Amino acid sequence: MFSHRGNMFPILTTFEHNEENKENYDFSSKKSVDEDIEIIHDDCLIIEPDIPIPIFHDTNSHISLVGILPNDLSKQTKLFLIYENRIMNVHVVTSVNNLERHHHITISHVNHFYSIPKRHLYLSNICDIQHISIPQQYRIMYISPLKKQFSLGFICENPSVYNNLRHLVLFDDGSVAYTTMNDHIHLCLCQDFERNFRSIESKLVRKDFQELFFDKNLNKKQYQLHNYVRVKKFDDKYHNAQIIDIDCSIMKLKFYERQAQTEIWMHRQSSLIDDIFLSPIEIASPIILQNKRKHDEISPLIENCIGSTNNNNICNGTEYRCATSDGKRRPGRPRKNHLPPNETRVSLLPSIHTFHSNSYQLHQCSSYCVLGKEENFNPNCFTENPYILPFSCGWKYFHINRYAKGRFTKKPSTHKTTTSRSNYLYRSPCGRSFLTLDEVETYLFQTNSKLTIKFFIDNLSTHIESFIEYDSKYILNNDISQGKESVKISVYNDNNNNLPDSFLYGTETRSKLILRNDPNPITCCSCTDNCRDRLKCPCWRKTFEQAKSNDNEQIVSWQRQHLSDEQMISRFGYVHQRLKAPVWSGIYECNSKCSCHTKQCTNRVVQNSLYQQIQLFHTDTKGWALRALHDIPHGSFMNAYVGELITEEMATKRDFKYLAILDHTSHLYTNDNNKRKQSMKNCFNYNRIIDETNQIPIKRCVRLSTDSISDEDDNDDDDDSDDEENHSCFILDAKYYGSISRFYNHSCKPNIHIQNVFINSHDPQFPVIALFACRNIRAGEEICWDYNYTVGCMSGVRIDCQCQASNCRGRLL
Ligand SMILES: C[S@@+](CC[C@H](N)C(=O)[O-])C[C@H]1O[C@@H](n2cnc3c(N)ncnc32)[C@H](O)[C@@H]1O
Repeated sequence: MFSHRGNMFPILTTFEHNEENKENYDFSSKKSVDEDIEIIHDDCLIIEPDIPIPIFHDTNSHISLVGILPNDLSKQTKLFLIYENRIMNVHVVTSVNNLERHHHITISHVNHFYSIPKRHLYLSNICDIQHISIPQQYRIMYISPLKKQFSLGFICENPSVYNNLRHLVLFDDGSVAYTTMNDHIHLCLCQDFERNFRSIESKLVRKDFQELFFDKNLNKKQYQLHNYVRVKKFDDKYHNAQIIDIDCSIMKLKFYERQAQTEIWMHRQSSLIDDIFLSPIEIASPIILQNKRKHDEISPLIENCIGSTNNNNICNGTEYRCATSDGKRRPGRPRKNHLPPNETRVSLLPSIHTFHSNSYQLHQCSSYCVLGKEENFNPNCFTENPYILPFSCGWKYFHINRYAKGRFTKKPSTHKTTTSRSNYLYRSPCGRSFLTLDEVETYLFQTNSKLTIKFFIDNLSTHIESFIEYDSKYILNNDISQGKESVKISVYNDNNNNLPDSFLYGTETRSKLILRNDPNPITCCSCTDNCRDRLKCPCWRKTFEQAKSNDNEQIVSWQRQHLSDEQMISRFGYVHQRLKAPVWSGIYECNSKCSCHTKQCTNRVVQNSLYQQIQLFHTDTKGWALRALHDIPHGSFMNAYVGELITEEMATKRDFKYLAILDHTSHLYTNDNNKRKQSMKNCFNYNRIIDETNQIPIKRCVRLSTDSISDEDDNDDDDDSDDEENHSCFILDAKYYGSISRFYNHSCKPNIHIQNVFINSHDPQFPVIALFACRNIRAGEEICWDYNYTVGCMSGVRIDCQCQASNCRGRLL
């Protein structure tokens, strides 16, 4: 809007003339204080002092924008020289004409004469900031008369209604301030931003200013009061801070871990502020580390909690607690409460266990530790972000600063940690602290908790408090699943009032085709440890053995590193009920014949219902789509592709849109890894049905009959009743019957992947097609998989891909 080079925005100032000493200057004693070579520049905004003062009107603020910077300086004009962090009163030695052409000005100070670069010189007159607006990027000196301090900085915002008619100043130390009427602002004689910019010492601050001034696409970070952030506080190290005040574009941060608890105002879009964290971030207090050490020294699986009553060591930061849902909250929005330091948390067995928020008592952990807290937890109904559930059940979450103390100083903490020892810590309702999800899992087992490990996050990239806001007036249906899912899936349409075409909602695949016999024996187990000892569980072992015999790349590489079977199996496939990479040979879950716990078994993931909060929304270009309402961690299970089981022949007569092929055998028999991956993706590839030139082998191993099963909603055509004996593959059609999974769109850069899973049938022709997050998914992101259609395979059908991914292949079909 304004240019610091032009003359559209002049500044008013006046100059003192002192003719008395006019003859006293001795140029022979002139010294050059700064040997900077200044080149010709037109950076000074100069207006002849005698011309009428121009007045501009800012339409936003209605402030008069008036002022003059002189082009000439009279002899004896008083200036400020700022040098070596001191202000000196100086005088111009001789009158200066065409100031813009001068790079050095000769001044006198205590009867010495110096040639000073213009950028060190400031007008001694105060700008009338009540009536004028100083252009952005202008170099100024700011004096707070109250504090009797001066600082150098740049104007970052002009007065407007947005900022209550104030100037915002960015200081050379990276801090910021809005001016008040009492502040004194003095202008530099040189207004070349680049030149003044070089005086900023910290590289980080320089980079930050560049971005704030010139990067128009700055991310608008949504910080809120009391959020915790990490700040690169000018020494290239991170410091944790809490937002304690917000004022228009700036926020006040308190570096609470420091003894001095420094408070500083920073720009809300400063690149020095690294990221927003879980609220609250609490620095590992000595008590936590100390307890953890003792805990480890004794035994990692020790039954007793280690406690301490030394409350002096406790951080009294904001605590992250969630009350049970009141139904009014926006999806995924956590609540923050301040907990009085000694509030009693659990008092189930008052005589033995009395837990305080910040103190522990030695005790034997058992179901009593969690029972009272889990009273309201219903594992079949999720009304909010599932990663908040532990907090509703009395858990706490801390972020640990590994720089802080003792053993954690060895490894610098990183943002996206994948190591087992992470930068976070969960604390159980009874006060035990856990640094790894393995430990949490053990505790859940010990206490017979209703929670499962999938509700605990394992990386700091998942922001539990992220949520998307939407206007509820566009919700056309509160739950498209009509209560059949464990979550409510709302239907949002801000384009029109149309609802999706009707279909019968179901969460399990069904068919008129009946499996006569399944020649493949089903493995089952009788584990009593939630199948945590994987080598002992036949189901876990089957997944592992299948992968091994199919030369799974991961296993091959581990074998090269001489890992034992126990080591390999413990980190293969599901880890903490998440699957980070597909297992092409299939995953074998515990099933209805197993005697392990149906909800808490660690090898039951896909057979459990959808627990993520997602929403069906209408897009401009792709019809209906699904989006995440909260962050979803990498590896999390979404749901299975559900539909009506039909044969290939039947599928050729149906709408291809909702078809998915069950084709596990082909990729088992595909030797080449790339091909194997390809065929895995082909599960949704209609090309497999119509293009017989495809060489992927198909193994037929079951016979189907058309004996009908009861079907309350018979949408089938007549052809569906054919007895199919010579089919090669089976297909799921979700057009008339299916679950929410029918709405996942295609993306060339997907965020979910498919995985063949075997539960109650180990027949390779009938895998469950399960969908897992293949990376961290952000709240609000559309959830898509890669259909991997073969472009051009259907004559007369062309669909241009609208995924807008950077690597978009252009066409879907
Ligand atoms: C399984 S359905 C997905 C849900 C669908 N959008 C709806 O409204 O029912 C597959 C169809 O969605 C559309 N679709 C999915 N992904 C798309 C994309 N990336 N670009 C264009 N159309 C897409 C195509 O019409 C495709 O045949």
